[in-house]
Amino acid sequence: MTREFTIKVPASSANIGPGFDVLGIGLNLYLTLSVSINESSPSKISQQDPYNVELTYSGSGNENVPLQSDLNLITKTALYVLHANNISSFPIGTKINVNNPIPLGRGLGSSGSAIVAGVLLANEVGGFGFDKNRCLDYCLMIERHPDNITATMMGGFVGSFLRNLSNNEFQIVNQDLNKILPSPNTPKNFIPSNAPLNLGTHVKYPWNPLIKCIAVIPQFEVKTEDSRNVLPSNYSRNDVIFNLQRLAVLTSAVGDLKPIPDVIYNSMQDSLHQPYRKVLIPGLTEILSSFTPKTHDGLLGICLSGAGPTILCLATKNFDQIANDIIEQFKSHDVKCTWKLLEIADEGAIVEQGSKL
Ligand SMILES: Nc1ncnc2c1ncn2[C@@H]1O[C@H](COP(=O)(O)OP(=O)(O)OP(=O)(O)O)[C@@H](O)[C@H]1O
Ligand SMILES: N[C@@H](CCO)C(=O)O
Repeated sequence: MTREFTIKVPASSANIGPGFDVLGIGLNLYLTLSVSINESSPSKISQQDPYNVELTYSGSGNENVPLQSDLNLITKTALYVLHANNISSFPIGTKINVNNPIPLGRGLGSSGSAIVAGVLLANEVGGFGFDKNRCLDYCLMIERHPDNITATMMGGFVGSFLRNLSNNEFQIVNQDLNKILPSPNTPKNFIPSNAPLNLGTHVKYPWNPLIKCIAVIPQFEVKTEDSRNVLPSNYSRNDVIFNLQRLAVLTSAVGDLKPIPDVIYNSMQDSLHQPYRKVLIPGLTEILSSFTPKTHDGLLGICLSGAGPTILCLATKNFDQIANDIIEQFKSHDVKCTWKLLEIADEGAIVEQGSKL
């Protein structure tokens, strides 16, 4: 008998200006895993894989994404959850077809979506029955800021934080990822630390569905790690207050029945990450400051999406004009872009039993 299920996981945009490592929105661009398990007639490829998986992949970065289960982020994540719960491998004859339209390393949460998909995959094959909050604990063991993964898992517009950890929990959560995620050198009887309970807390804020998201996506990658390395380790009181004030207003302003462009635009300003990231993204400061509700009717706000380099605009109309003008501005810095009009994904990640049509 063949067991089949599908996992559908949205992309996300983190920060939304002032909410550095705090705010995220789920976006309707879906990483999809079509999984089938047939223990009685395993394919040759799954028999050769160290953990019984035949992995196929289409979509963004397909020439570089590894297909061996202890090298690929989705299956490595799933193996971590299986190993932490005393299951040493995927079932014999596991086939996973991944379709991924989320561009890699562009600030649309591709790694967060891969991690969420991996945890949900393990939850299904291991039959653990974890709820989404418990699944988030495992995600947080791998991606240690909660903004992308919470938005991806839960959907909607979310604010989140990690709870205070005891010393022991801190050591567990912050250990080297190589001690958690398997690699080709990992001994087969290895059992990594389990995730502490209730690591994250989140709320969903209201979002006016008239507000759409324009993602202008430069054709170059910025690795999140590199984009975090350019940030200072300390901030002035003024800069922190600047962001907190705007964050408080923004979380309510985008849910208003009649969004007020100036309020949203001004509350999407940031002084904690965007100013420092301009060294990695040609034209960033100029673009963020020259697109306003006055220059572009329908524009509500503009920010760097996640760690960049994608620019995220919130808007109610005039989408083509806004996107094309940003693309033109990037062009003057020799940066080519594509763009997508996206909507908020309210539902978050889902698992559907039965084969994908
Ligand atoms: N579907 C996937 N399958 C395998 N690996 C993936 C997948 N999606 C992302 N990755 C891995 O994650 C890396 C990108 O992660 P990174 O955190 O740098 O960017 P991002 O998640 O796209 O952006 P941000 O966190 O700013 O929104 C890729 O280079 C790849 O190694
Ligand atoms: N909050 C994170 C999101 C990217 O993963 C950052 O801006 O670095």
